[in-house]
Amino acid sequence: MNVSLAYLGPPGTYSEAAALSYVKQARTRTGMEYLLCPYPSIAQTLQAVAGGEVQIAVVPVENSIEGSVTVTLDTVWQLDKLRIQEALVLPISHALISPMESLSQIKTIYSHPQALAQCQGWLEQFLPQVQLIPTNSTTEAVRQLEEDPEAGAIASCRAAELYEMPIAAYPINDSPDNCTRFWVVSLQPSPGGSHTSLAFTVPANVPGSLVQPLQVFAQRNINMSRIESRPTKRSLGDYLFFIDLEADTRTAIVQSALEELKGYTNILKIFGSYSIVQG
Ligand SMILES: O=C(O)C(=O)Cc1ccccc1
Repeated sequence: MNVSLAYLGPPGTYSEAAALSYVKQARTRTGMEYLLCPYPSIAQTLQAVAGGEVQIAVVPVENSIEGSVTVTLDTVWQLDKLRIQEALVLPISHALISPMESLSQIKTIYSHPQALAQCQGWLEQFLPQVQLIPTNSTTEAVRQLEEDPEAGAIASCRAAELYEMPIAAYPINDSPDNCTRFWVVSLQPSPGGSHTSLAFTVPANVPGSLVQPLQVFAQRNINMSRIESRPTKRSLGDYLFFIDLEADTRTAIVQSALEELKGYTNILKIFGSYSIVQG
């Protein structure tokens, strides 16, 4: 049987690299074959799973330099029914790809906003005058070079190879340990594992409204590995909170924490417990 898997395409993106890494280990584990399906945006990639077009999606969720991929958090919250099957951490090394002979001829740089941000320092140092243009994915940026040859794209070496474009500089990311965490999501219940992701809104903007939910975990000695606030988009100053716990929802202690948490939160969504795999 074939399992269809959505990712932010076209082929050559870091999301494709994450998807390929997931497929490699999943194939051995499940004995199934996987069909990779590129989508033009992260939101559409996630919607494809929610709508039943594909069974699995692999999406970036956090980068070690730039932080959260907010569209992923917002869409997972909004779609409600996606469950995390696994987190995959991938090292990311960016290349500057351009048909220009020298850096000084490059007028414009295209890339995904995450990639532009991860190379901010390098760009300021070596190309302070260029115009930066965001694209839907790093591969889309490479494709722009066909129409705009006086430009450069920030993307993977694999993208340069696939689209037969020369690499002008590599690596150009500001930190050599640049990593991105991806989530593998589907409509299946999550398998359980070392980490749990959830999000909630608090009932009112009053003193202590966030302290109480956090104390639920602290009192049980459950470590939080991440907290992120996002606007609810309803009114200014109204937030949802995304939390990662170093614990499994299947344990009695997390079950009791979640029961108590319900009393301090308005909307509470549990995205699942899963393991973190180094890709
Ligand atoms: O555009 C891509 O290649 C993506 O998959 C998004 C992204 C961009 C930069 C780092 C990690 C993921």
